[in-house]
Amino acid sequence: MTRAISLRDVSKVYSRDVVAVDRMSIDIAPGEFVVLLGPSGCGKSTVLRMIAGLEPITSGELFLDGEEASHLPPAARRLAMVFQHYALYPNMTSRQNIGFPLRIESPHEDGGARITEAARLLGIEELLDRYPGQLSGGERQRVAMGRAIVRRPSAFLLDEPLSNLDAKLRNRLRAEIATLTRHLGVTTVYVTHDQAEAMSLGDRVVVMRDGVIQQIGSAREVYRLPENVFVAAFVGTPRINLLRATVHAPLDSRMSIDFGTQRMQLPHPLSPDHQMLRVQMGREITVGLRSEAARIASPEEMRPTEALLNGVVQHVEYQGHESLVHVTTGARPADVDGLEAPRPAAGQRTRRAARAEGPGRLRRMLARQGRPGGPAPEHPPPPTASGRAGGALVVRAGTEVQPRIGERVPLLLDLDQLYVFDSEGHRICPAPARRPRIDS
Ligand SMILES: Nc1ncnc2c1ncn2[C@@H]1O[C@H](COP(=O)(O)OP(=O)(O)OP(=O)(O)O)[C@@H](O)[C@H]1O
Repeated sequence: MTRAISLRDVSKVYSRDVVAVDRMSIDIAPGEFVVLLGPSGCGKSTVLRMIAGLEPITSGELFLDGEEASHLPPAARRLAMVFQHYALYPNMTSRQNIGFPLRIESPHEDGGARITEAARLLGIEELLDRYPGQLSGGERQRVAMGRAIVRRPSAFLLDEPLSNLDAKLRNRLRAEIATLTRHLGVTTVYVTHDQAEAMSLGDRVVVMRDGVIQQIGSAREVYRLPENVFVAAFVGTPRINLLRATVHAPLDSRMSIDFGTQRMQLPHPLSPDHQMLRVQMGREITVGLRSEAARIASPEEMRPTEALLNGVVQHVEYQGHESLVHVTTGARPADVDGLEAPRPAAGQRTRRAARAEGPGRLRRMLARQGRPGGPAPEHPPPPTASGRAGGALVVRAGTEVQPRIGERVPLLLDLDQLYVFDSEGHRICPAPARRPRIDS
């Protein structure tokens, strides 16, 4: 039997007024796979532990299959939790480890058939007589999953189960977990701070920040229609380009978005979304543009839904099937509070290295490079910790485009894929009320 899990205004306050989860509400349908995604410390594990009954709820209610369950002890909830640190008993074989919960539940029953069934589902039948010390990390995590499956739980609660594994194994096990939980039809809540993992796994993704839900939606929805600048920045690789700008809307000429050093004219007649931007005149906005929404091409090739910016190639990341071209435009980058340290691009520096350098230095560097008032810089600055210099747009380019570092290039921006966020970070374009249809 699989179950529905509902949280109503659930909060968790730890000692010394640490609000780990702030009035969280969500309904998870039976058999659904939901991923809790957010930066370290945003409260994901706390939510999972409250569902499991390992952590008391400070206020609000938890329902399992519509029944208030906040008071139930963990065992009575029939939920199986799998942690990042798969705590297998070192002196027990895989068979004994998997069978352990059965021995606790019914000491006199022979759980052999159920152990074999769990091992078969996980493809670890040959490993049943080995000890944890004789298994690889991935195999140990499979045994840990076996221990969760064998109890035939009504839901799985998985807390970063793959984060100890190397990238290749993680990808493989990720696909296996998705297939397995679907096959078993069991409700699954999966915690991760890895946005790529979240996007590839869940029916729905719950993006959290500082204990508060930012958005709930399918992977496609949170990518295509982020409700705020935090979700836009947290979801997607490479990270969305975010630039500070203002709206320039004179009565006698065309509306444009002013990046300080360059203005981008909006096509006439204005789309309904762009008409809404007039209200923002005089206020700072944040423009968001994913790397696939801009292309390096001659202005003669410009389509009616495109607008032009000029830039200078500062860095090229060769990816084989495409390149990520970093183009400085002189625009100022927008900071987003609460994101983790910048995610390093492939082959670039680690979070630890970025932290060692300190946020102050990075910010000052970004501020210097984004100084308004001058043309696009002639001599491109070096890439920063986030893999891009201040204000540099990261643009995908096919193998036919081979830009040289220092080259001036025209950028054609697809206005249908342009996001605008107000000074509070809420998305105003595309307007929330006029959501484009999302094909599944
Ligand atoms: N037992 C505790 N006592 C006090 N504060 C706690 C306790 N457990 C967690 N916290 C705090 O609550 C907040 C949320 O922690 P939680 O572990 O739920 O976050 P998370 O999103 O799962 O982080 P991570 O991805 O790093 O595991 C953090 O600020 C954390 O320091």
